[in-house]
Amino acid sequence: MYFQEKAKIMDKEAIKRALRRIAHEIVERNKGIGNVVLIGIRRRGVPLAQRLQKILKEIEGVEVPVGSLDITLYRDDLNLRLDQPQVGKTDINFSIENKDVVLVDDVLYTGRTVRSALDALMDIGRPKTVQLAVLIDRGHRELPIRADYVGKNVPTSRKEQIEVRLEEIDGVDEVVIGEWKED
Ligand SMILES: O=P(O)(O)OC[C@H]1O[C@H](OP(=O)(O)OP(=O)(O)O)[C@H](O)[C@@H]1O
Ligand SMILES: O=c1cc[nH]c(=O)[nH]1
Repeated sequence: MYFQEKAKIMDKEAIKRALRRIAHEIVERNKGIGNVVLIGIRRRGVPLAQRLQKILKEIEGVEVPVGSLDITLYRDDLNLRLDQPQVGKTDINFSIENKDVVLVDDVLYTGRTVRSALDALMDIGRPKTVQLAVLIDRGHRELPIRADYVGKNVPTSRKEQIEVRLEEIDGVDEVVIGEWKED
């Protein structure tokens, strides 16, 4: 199997602009960020949450808490995954009680990851609200879940795959659309 890239749909500047807009929307929706905390989902949601924290600090002068959530074991399609479940690190060293929690992920697809993240969150505490920010919404939801903040809506077919690449993990900032092909 190999990944055949079809198009670059966001470059470094586009990602930056999208995050900047989302940060402004978070401020507006919550009438400030005094009660906001950010929680990145697993791998690529975490650097995205950290970038949002930095932009929010620039525009509001306040540093909101950032945590990370690893929900691999909560996925309801766990037994369908070929790879072994990975128990990653959940790192939330602040209270989410009565907070406006903004969950951050790179791609929203079926919605199953977010459902699992909500489960994991509810085990930790009772937030006032939970909002969802994603860089890419590619459609094909299988659950009644929607994002509050979207970097870019990308119509896709189920065969396609969106790859979000971030400097902190992949050494480059870009979003590409492609397809997995047989060798
Ligand atoms: O809405 P869903 O259908 O749950 O898909 C979205 C999730 O899928 C991706 O993770 P993936 O499971 O591919 O793991 P990875 O990011 O570690 O590759 C992505 O990072 C989202 O977390
Ligand atoms: O296209 C997709 C679907 C799920 N997760 C991704 O990262 N990309």
